[in-house]
Amino acid sequence: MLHAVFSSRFANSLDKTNYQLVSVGTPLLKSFGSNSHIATNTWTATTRMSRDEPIPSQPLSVAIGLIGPGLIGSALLRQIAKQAEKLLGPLHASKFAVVGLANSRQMLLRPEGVGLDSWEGDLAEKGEPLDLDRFTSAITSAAIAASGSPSSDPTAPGPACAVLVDCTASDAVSSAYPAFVKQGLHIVTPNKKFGAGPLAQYHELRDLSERRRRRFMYEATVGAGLPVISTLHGLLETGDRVIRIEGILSGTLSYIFNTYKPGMRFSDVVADAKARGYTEPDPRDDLSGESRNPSVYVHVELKGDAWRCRCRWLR
Ligand SMILES: NC(=O)C1=CN([C@@H]2O[C@H](COP(=O)(O)OP(=O)(O)OC[C@H]3O[C@@H](n4cnc5c(N)ncnc54)[C@H](OP(=O)(O)O)[C@@H]3O)[C@@H](O)[C@H]2O)C=CC1
Ligand SMILES: N[C@@H](CC=O)C(=O)O
Repeated sequence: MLHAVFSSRFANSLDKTNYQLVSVGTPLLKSFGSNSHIATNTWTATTRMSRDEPIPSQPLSVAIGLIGPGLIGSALLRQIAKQAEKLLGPLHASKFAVVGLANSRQMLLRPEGVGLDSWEGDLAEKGEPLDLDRFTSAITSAAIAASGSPSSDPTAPGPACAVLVDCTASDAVSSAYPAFVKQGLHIVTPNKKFGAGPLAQYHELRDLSERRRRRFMYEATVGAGLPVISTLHGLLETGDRVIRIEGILSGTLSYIFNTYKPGMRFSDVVADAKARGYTEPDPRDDLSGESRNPSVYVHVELKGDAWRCRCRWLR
């Protein structure tokens, strides 16, 4: 529940770019409770962004590189396969393709677009050893090449739009976000690791991405894909004062609280939550409650003021 002094949201976020950008929301909108299940919703953020952004003078060429085609990443790929065509119009894009895929060992680079119905076999059989620098350079090059842009600078305003989607839970990947932004990539991620790191690091990335006109989209790092951060941004941007936020912010804990009964083994309930796809890749991240646990933070910033709400951990 969000307690706030309410005033109507009269303005959307100010556009920090001078052309259309794309956000690929993480593919997860969960409903937690005794009948918990995962429902996927990839495109909410995308369509929201396309409404908010000015119409570009040239159609965009959107090239996506996805790292981490696990539970979340593969659901996102399924949704892209299903909906990419429909998005071309709303996004004012001539091309919308996943041009690179990588897991912890291998990468698959296809400037013309990865086969979204065959990526699993292709990555396993035709993948090359992972080289993150090559991977990210290939995404920006594919965006530029497909756009026919005269500029080879991926950060120059223009129709080339290179998006890095990080669907890992890896520090190694998230710590490279500043480098990715410098290479001209927008970043979209459900990975909580960067946002839960040092605040100064977050500020540096925010400033860098503003200077480079890139987006860092992290809505799905909080609230299991529910629009928590954008709602808070909207409230703060229009002068509201958030007094308190209440709720069980961890879906895993919510499931465990609803499921556990005397006589059950706690470890079985945790294993069940993992099997249902609710937990982090390492469920100890959900359970530990230590200060490094990313799930216990809500992180919002507005015009230089950063909020980090540390949630009270009930033991
Ligand atoms: N599960 C959920 O309900 C939700 C999860 N999230 C977040 O989504 C992210 C992914 O979670 P989930 O899909 O469940 O995790 P999975 O374990 O299913 O998938 C993780 C993927 O990341 C890859 N990976 C791991 N480390 C690296 C690395 N260093 N370099 C490249 N690839 C790597 C893995 O590759 P490999 O197979 O080779 O190990 C795998 O493809 C996490 O950050 C999580 O917090 C967000 C919202 C909900
Ligand atoms: N592990 C998280 C889900 C993903 O963010 C949770 O339990 O809330």
